[in-house]
Amino acid sequence: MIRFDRVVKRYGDHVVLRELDFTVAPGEFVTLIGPSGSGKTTILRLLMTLERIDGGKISVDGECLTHMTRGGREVPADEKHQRAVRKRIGMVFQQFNLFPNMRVLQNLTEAPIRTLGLSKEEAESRARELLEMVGLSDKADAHPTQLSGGQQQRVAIARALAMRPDVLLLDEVTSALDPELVAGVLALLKEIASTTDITILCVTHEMEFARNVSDRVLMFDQGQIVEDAPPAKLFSEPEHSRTQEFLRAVLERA
Ligand SMILES: Nc1ncnc2c1ncn2[C@@H]1O[C@H](COP(=O)(O)OP(=O)(O)OP(=O)(O)O)[C@@H](O)[C@H]1O
Repeated sequence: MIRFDRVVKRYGDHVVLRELDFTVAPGEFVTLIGPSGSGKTTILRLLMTLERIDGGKISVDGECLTHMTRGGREVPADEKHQRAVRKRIGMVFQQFNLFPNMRVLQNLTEAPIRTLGLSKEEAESRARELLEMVGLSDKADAHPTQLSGGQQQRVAIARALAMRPDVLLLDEVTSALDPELVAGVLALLKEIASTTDITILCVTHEMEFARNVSDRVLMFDQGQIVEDAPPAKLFSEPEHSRTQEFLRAVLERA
């Protein structure tokens, strides 16, 4: 479960998010769509604590990510508190971000050993299961540079799952892939969405994917949600003029 409660984010005078409220229920798959610069990636970066908020609160599974209690008072969360809550969250990036000098298996075991305290055997056994799930059992000993972009992205997805996250963030995960590799990665994400109870928040420009997989789609414009609806409704009968314009522009580009 993710909860944004009147969240404000500014860069200088530029207000990127204005008192933004939304929740993602446990196990729900929610997709964020909207024009470039509307604040979608900022939302994911706030959840990863890569940025600090300027107002409001964010919580994950009932634990406040942005604040903590000290001496009976609520104060901004420190690094340690943020790290503890952030442990529940995994993220897959556009550019894979694998460790280039580690083999595939080690990419999947490093963080579980270091931050979850798993033994090497436990971490490797889990990593091999995940590699099988993403169809890359035979690549455990390869280096990331020996893999295609699609394979690297599947490793990155497996690496995020190796941390057993409650929440998974997907940031335009197919944008850097050659077109012929996109379908395989999207099929994998669809499988994860239907076979696990992970809460997923996804930013994508793949409208067909958003329509097929999401439970809900949030249309963003200028840091605010202008429409929040199930995909069948939002894509077929968008109510807001900004959603209608955005979808028309996307269709024209396709
Ligand atoms: N580090 C930064 N410093 C200043 N402005 C920033 C910074 N990061 C983002 N912004 C601005 O915040 C706004 C929202 O950016 P964000 O990346 O969240 O948009 P987005 O909806 O994800 O766009 P896209 O679809 O192009 O990825 C943009 O106007 C952007 O220029």
